[in-house]
Amino acid sequence: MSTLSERVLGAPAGAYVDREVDIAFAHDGTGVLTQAALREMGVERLPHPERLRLVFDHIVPANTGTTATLQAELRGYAKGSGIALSDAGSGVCHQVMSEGVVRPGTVVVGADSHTCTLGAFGAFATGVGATDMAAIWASGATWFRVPETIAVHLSGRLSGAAEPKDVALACVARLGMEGATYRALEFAGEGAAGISMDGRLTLCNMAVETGAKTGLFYADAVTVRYLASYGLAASPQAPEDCRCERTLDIDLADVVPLVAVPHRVDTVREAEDLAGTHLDQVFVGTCTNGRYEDLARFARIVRGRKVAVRTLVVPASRAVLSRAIATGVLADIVDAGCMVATPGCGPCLGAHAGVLGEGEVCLSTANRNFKNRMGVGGEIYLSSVATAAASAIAGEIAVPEAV
Ligand SMILES: CC(C)[C@H](C(=O)O)[C@@H](O)C(=O)O
Ligand code: SF4
Repeated sequence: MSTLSERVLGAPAGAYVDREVDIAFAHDGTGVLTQAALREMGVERLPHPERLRLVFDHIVPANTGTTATLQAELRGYAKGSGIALSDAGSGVCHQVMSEGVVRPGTVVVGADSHTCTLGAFGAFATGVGATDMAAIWASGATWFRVPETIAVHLSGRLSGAAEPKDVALACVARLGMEGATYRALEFAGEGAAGISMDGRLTLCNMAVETGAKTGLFYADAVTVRYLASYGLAASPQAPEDCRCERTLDIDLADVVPLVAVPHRVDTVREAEDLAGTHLDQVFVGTCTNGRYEDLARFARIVRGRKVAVRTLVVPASRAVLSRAIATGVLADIVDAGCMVATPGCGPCLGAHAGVLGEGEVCLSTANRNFKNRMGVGGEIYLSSVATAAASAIAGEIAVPEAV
């Protein structure tokens, strides 16, 4: 009887373990800091460059000369030390890592808080700071305190217009933003089987918004099929009766379109209660909801219509963008009057491309709506893709129709 975290880390909850890491990645933001820390530590040679990755995603293409210079230096560092680099335009690091890199049962660290996304594969995946990342790059290993687990028991099936993002928002609302601090959220139950890989990535992505170290799904037939599409073999992980601290029951059939209102992710209301709220911008993308399924769902709703508010769509990766081009999804999005930008984080962090002005209101499919995040004085509401699409068409927050 063990939790999935205990199984992957090989020790009971509460224990401290030293573990080799299978994958350790950073992005253009934290990579610069990791590189600086390594320089300060006097580390010249990295023992396991084959385990390391750099993904340029936060400010791509570079927005200023300073950013461009820092990125050029980091690019040179990657080349010189043998680290694989996914350069600007490849996509958000978590999405890139989900496209045939991360496998079940592995230990994954990323210098970004949303590394928990990759627990969707049944890996132990968590975010670390840039200085910790430098130590990991220098040694190939790190220590963990094995987290206690909160089980999120999913039953039933999603219905109406509800989608995995609404489940994630329901989960954050129920647990609160500090409710699962240093815990792992283990998503299981018969309802889990009906959630696609893209949906699982969305759910695990938002685990950190409850304070959790990570979110995990057991690898099953869905995981095996998904990884096979990247030529990777994987075996299912049989769920055990987990020794969990507590269980949160969610009947998927009860989930309705939800919206997190400014400026906390756990202040969640039904979309219906917010219908008519003024919007200046709609943003669809990020490591939460910029995957192919998301773009396809958005396109289905806006096809043949015109958006009534400035709407920005940012595919989470180049692979997502290519597929959206090949299937006509992108044409539907462009024809509806949306802007499309380079795969990456887009305006999620308020650094470039879609920053909000003072008092402007954005409905976003991202994971955080903290004050000033997308621009000083801007307000962020968080929703599913379907709610974002219905709202883009209406020009104000609107409830999506059942699909
Ligand atoms: C810039 C980066 C360190 C940060 C994170 O770790 O999450 C960012 O990706 C975010 O979403 O706020
Ligand atoms: S898309 Fe947003 S939440 Fe995700 S890694 Fe980038 S900035 Fe962070």
